[in-house]
Amino acid sequence: MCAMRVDAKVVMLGKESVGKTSLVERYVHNRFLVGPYQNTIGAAFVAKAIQVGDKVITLGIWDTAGSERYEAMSRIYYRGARAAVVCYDLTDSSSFQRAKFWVKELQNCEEHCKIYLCGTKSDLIQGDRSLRQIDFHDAQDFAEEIGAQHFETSSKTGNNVDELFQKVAEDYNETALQFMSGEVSMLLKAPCISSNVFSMGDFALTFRRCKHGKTDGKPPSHT
Ligand SMILES: Nc1nc2c(ncn2[C@@H]2O[C@H](COP(=O)(O)OP(=O)(O)OP(=O)(O)O)[C@@H](O)[C@H]2O)c(=O)[nH]1
Repeated sequence: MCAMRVDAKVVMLGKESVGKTSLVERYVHNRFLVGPYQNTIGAAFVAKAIQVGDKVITLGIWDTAGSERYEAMSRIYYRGARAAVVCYDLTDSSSFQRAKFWVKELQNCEEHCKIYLCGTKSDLIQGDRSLRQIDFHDAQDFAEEIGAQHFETSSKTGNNVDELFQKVAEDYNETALQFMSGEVSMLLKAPCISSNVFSMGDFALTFRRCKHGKTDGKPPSHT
């Protein structure tokens, strides 16, 4: 069986339709899928190796369902995550409130998980500035308050997407180096340190969604 070692678990969180799957698609496959929007069911997993200096770091990315009906399930996926990309849609103020909800969750339950606040669909506001509902500085202030990095991205154009995940991998690498030098040895007690080794069988089991007309071969349980 083909096994893959994942260095850092990354979880995508945010309200439904903010563009989590599109971010992952852009990053992993460098594409933007058009067509009718289909919500994620459960979660999907994908791994990508990324060069950081002279090292290769493999990010294991969990793309969770944003629908509130899957909220309990999303909690399972952020457990042990080293990084969380908390997304909000720059054109939807309610999605920013939802992002704040996930930040609070992470702060309460996964204190060692680094947070990346991500405003999505920046191409839309580039075309029409009146569509912006979350001021850049408000989001930036919030990010600073919670000690998070802040990005505005577009999966449609690819703007800032690589930069976001590159930063995730670099930060992970830096923390790993600090481990080795003993600077953050107390983190060894954190549950997220456990080895993340996935087999191809796990891939098959964890792909439980139907998006953009693609399926894992199983019909979704509901729409
Ligand atoms: N213009 C534009 N549209 C986007 C962008 N990202 C996503 N979308 C659109 O927004 C809709 C939702 O995108 P998804 O990536 O499926 O959103 P999601 O957060 O994974 O949604 P859930 O699976 O329900 O949690 C789709 O119609 C996408 O085409 C973007 O950067 N620009």
